[in-house]
Amino acid sequence: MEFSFSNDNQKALACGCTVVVKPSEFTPLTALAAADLALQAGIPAGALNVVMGNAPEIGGELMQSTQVRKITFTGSTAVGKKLMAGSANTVKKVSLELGGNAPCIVFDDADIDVAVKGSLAAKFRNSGQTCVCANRILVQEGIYEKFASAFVKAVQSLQVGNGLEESTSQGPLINEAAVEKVEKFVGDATSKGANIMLGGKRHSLGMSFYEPTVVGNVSNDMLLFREEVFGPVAPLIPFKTEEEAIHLANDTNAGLAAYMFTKSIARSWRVSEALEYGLVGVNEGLISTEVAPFGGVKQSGLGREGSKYGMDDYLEIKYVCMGNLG
Ligand SMILES: NC(=O)c1ccc[n+]([C@@H]2O[C@H](COP(=O)([O-])OP(=O)(O)OC[C@H]3O[C@@H](n4cnc5c(N)ncnc54)[C@H](O)[C@@H]3O)[C@@H](O)[C@H]2O)c1
Ligand SMILES: O=CCCC(=O)O
Repeated sequence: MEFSFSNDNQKALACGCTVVVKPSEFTPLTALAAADLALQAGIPAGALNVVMGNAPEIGGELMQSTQVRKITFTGSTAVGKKLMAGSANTVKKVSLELGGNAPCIVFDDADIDVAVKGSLAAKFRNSGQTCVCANRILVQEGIYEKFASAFVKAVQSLQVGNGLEESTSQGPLINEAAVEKVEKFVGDATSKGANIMLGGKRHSLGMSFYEPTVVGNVSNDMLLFREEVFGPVAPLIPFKTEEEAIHLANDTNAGLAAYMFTKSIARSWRVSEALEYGLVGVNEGLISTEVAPFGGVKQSGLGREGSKYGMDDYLEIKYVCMGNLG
């Protein structure tokens, strides 16, 4: 039996495990709808189970259970660490898909249009609320001004509104706490010398809408650099050399996704190798796909989802030595 906190249960079921899902208290209906579809599709009753309620209580109960052989969790690094510690007593396998702090490096040999389009996609998908969203856009000095003005123009064209309307590309943040976090990070940056190039406040639509925002001259002492903002705020950070970009990109405990824009194949390989990340996009802002191994290094997690490697986390190797049968 696998005790899953995430919705990525296909691999567990395919490997013959039964699954208990504990969805986020903020999005419970998605998991219930998926479970209903699973029943309709013929997954046997009892193979995929959904439990709602108090997260630490449910987590505590199932982490102590010796019937549960594996925990897989998608969420913050702070909660992931608790689950890893809690799983030690019964020596469970753990897969952790945790927080990121993705650098997006724009070198001065990049195609500007490709870099703007890719950075926009990497930053603003789901209004900045994915673990692989670009969190820090590092721009080489020679093209900083040109990139910044083209990027601001592109961000201005994003339509904020009701997600059920065709023209909308930016929805609200998950809740009020998320908006307060964004406000805190932007306030911290401006108090330390960064400049708002676009947005920088709650959206006139109210509720938990925040304006798509670009902040210039961000540096490594600011929260926008150090932590995951998880919202529609793009910090621009100037750099001089490739070495400096790699140093800045790796200056974090996170190591999930990284992006770079360059026309040089040699630089693509060199920098990809130097980046301490599980996923690297070169001239691409959308890199997640079920056919590639997805997961982080450092404190972004353990294990991989997707591809044939994703199955390994749900299997155990057994060695059987047979002799003297004849
Ligand atoms: N690496 C990935 O694949 C991936 C994918 C999506 C999101 N994330 C990360 O998730 C974070 C945002 O998601 P979030 O705000 O929902 O994260 P979160 O850690 O706050 O919550 C995630 C889940 O953990 C549960 N939880 C909280 N405390 C718990 C406890 N003590 N025991 C058991 N369960 C507990 C919550 O109920 C919720 O279902 C970001 O850091 C993002 O980068 C990572
Ligand atoms: O939040 C991370 C999920 C991965 C993705 O959708 O790209």
